[in-house]
Amino acid sequence: MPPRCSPASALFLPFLYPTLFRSLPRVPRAGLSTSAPASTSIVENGSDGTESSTTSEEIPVSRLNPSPDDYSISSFADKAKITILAGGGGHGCISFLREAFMADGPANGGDGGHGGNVYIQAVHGENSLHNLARRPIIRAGRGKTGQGSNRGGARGEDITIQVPIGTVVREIERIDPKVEENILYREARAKEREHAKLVREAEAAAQASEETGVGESEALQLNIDLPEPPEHPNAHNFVLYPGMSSGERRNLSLPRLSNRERLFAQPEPSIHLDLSVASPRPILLAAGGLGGLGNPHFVSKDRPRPLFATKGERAVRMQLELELKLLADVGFVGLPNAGKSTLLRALTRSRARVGNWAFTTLQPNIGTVVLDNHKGRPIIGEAPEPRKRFTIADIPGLIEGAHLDRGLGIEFLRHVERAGVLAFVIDLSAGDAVKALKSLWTEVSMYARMREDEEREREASERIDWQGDGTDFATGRMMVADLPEPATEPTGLYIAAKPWFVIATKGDLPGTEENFHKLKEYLDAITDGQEPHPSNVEHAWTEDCVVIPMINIGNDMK
Ligand SMILES: Nc1nc2c(ncn2[C@@H]2O[C@H](COP(=O)(O)OP(=O)(O)OP(=O)(O)O)[C@@H](O)[C@H]2O)c(=O)[nH]1
Ligand SMILES: [Mg+2]
Repeated sequence: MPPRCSPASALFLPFLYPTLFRSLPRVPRAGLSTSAPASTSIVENGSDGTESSTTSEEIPVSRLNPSPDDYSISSFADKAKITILAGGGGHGCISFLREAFMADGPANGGDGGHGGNVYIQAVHGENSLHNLARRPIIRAGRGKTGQGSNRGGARGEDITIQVPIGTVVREIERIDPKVEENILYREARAKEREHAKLVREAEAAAQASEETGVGESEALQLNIDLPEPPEHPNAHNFVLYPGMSSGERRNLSLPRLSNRERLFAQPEPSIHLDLSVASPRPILLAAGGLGGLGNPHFVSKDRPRPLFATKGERAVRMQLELELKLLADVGFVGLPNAGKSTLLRALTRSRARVGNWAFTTLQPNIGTVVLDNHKGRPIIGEAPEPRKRFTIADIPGLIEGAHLDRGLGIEFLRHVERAGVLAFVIDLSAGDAVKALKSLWTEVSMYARMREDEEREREASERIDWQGDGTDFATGRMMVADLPEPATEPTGLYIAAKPWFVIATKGDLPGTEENFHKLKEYLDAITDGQEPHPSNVEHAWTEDCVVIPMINIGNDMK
């Protein structure tokens, strides 16, 4: 019988199930060769003479030169589109006191509970949006219906969406039933006024004919032409007593509903939040609907037993776009296989994956450099207090043409877009370092320009409005509010103006010295103003462009 697993799939088993192989003895791995990673078959053939000849040149496995399965990986998503639904209000109750010897007890229906609100909060400890990306609809609890004996319905449960710090929240669409209702109410009121005018005219004509005895036929005609009275403008907001007789239904006069005070005002459209610091308290995104009123609210001298209550408000629905831009102090930018993750592992306790092939890193990694671990510090510190730690972001490698979606594209640059300093990691053994630096800067400035364009388009689309009341889209006209023409074309200066430096890796490999000197000369020329900024953006940062050489980080960093 043929084996169920081909040898090729056995080769990938350590990648797919690293935990199964962790207990096996570690096999020294060729640090700089492109040979296959340690596999089970090599472990079994350890006594083979051919193996021992290759291992003599191999760099021993260490924290900085880990075996391919020694890495930590977590689910990560930096974008999510979610729909949030606030809770609808519970209906008011129609109820009357029932007691012995009291035939017609007073109204005692409770109010409906208010719907739950939806909040958002940026918190420490969250570092991905993958949970939200998997749960596209988030709804708060609905308010409970009121009960008899004046018992109010319970309030709907609030919901708080916890997101990582650095999340940008944008509202894409909002459906607010209250706005729709207001439009319908205005229409119904206009019809009502029209009808009242016709009635007044008919009455006046009838009176005139009574007085003068002429024009009787006209009055009669007006009475005949009188249309059916329009429906009460708030009719759809009421719940009627189910046991109502047809007579009661005919004589029912519903009151006008006044505007009620809200405890939580609906946030103004459109929401745009940049949660770049931890939110001390949750921020309201959508307020729940108000609960309906019970029948005791409508008791009056003329209406001692109201056979109606009001419905709870329907809930607002919003579509939001969340984008996570990791906030690190230093952002590593480099071509694939330049040694970014190795450097991150060397400087921090990150367990980013390292491998001698392109695109080892598929999602951003963040590491923290601890400058002061609170040991041996005087109790009373000197002001201003020195920085205790800073963070570094390592992103997947960029290749030339990444802005055209080559390789993994340039989308990952959003995670270094807000870094205070950019560190360009350049492999000295992989050809002309100056050319590599220039092409990296080209990609970064293309990304910055794209972002500026996007931002401008978004701003313009927010200023588009509809003429008319929004009910008739056929006659409505799209209007664009006066948008000041952009002063200049997008420049990408917001990234190019950041301080930056270069880290030149693999300086231990032969033939890299000359490349390093050329790179250093080029950077000195930029600092002296003899060469333009590598991105060719005017007024970009060129104050002190330095290059830091790194020698053999993979084994023993110098
Ligand atoms: N000789 C030598 N090798 C190095 C040095 N730094 C890194 N390496 C090796 O270079 C290879 C690539 O390192 P990575 O850290 O995975 O590179 P990366 O830039 O993160 O690559 P991507 O994730 O694909 O973008 C690994 O085999 C490292 O051991 C160095 O200073 N000297
Ligand atoms: Mg990497």
